[in-house]
Amino acid sequence: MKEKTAPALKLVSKVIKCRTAPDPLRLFTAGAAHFYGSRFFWQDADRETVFVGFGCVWSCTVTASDGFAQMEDEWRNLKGAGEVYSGTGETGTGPVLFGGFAFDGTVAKQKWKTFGQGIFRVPQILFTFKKDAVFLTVNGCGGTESVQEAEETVRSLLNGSTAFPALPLLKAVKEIGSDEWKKSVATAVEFIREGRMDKVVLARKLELAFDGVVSPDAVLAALSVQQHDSYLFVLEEGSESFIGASPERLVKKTGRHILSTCLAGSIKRGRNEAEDLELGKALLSDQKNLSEHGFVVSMIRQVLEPFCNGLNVPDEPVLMRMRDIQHLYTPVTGTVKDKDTTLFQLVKALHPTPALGGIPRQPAMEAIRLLEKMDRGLYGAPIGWVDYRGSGEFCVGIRSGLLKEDRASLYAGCGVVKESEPEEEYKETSVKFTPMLRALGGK
Ligand SMILES: C=C(O[C@@H]1C=C(C(=O)O)C=C[C@H]1O)C(=O)O
Ligand SMILES: [Mg+2]
Repeated sequence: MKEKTAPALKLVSKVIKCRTAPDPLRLFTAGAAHFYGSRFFWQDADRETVFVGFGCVWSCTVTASDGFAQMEDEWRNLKGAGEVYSGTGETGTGPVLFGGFAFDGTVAKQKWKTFGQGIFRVPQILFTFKKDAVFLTVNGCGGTESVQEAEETVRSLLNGSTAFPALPLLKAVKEIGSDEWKKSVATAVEFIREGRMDKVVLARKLELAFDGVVSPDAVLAALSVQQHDSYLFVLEEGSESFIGASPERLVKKTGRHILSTCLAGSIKRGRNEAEDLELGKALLSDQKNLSEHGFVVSMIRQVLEPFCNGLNVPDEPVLMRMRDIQHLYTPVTGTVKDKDTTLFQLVKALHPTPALGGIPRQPAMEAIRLLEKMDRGLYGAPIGWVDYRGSGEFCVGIRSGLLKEDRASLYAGCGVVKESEPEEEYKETSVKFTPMLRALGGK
């Protein structure tokens, strides 16, 4: 962890409104020539903000036991030393911090060592796509000259090659310990019946092998076509990328206004409209799924209530229909009482919700460590951004995977409650693998 004294860095940031709007996906690919290994991509489910970020003028690897507080401090220090000398005031422009926390900051990292307990960076170049305008931010840590240099890079980048690298052939999909996983679900049900917890989310993993390097570009392009209404994210770090298409918001903050999402309870999509409606109707009245969902709603309400005035939590969930799956969904809105409440404070309080951890939180986390026998890394963790004024958004990094050269590891989990049946939970996780599997050529 860096010293808490003011950094010697002086962050300068220049923002301009672009005259033309490049295509975000092509831009991401064009950036590989200069910035392969340090790109990021973000698109929120409502497409209000799309980011393509390149390079890094400042980065932070989460190392403290309280990674949220560490990021809060480091970001405050950096902003304190910075100056935005040409801004438009638009949310998501100027210095923006992008990254993610590990799901469980107490687990030693092996497979996920590149991402550690989390990584965040301020890019050198950031394109921000809003509904009706595109902005370019150029950041520098060495005064105005560093900004001018970066502007040169942008010019060559906009003229660069934009051909998506082809997806290599998927050679093998290996399931990791599926029988053992089903036994773990049965054990978790016993734990719940013994009264140790009410709900715990157990995840499993697929290992994929390809006949060449899997670039995030090809996968992102596929996800963007296949998974509408999802958060799309790529966090590239050297030759590894964490990528996904998540339906789940953790929390969004715009000024004092906050939005959160309770998402839990699942059923597959139907093969035709009638079957689809039937399945959706069944989900809305299924006690097991309503209880999975209810635990998330009551926890999010309890966590956000002390922070907010006028927290609005609807009494009944509605359906959220994604391409491969339908979920129970309760949107939550509110206004923070204290203008100094930060997005990192909200993320810290919320993560993990019982949609990914369980309830009560501590025994559920212990059960996950005991039963899962894998490191979730950034899977299921808060992934997102915050701008220098404090607005930003974090999604929950599900329907996701880690790409590493010619391999990919995919993750999917499910909420285990007292009524859970291992075989049904296994099938539910299989459905949740579908978005990433399809994008990787496996469906
Ligand atoms: C854990 C995942 O999804 C979560 C679990 C759900 C469930 O069990 O019904 C539904 C949505 C998510 O909150 C995942 O996709 O990996
Ligand atoms: Mg479920």
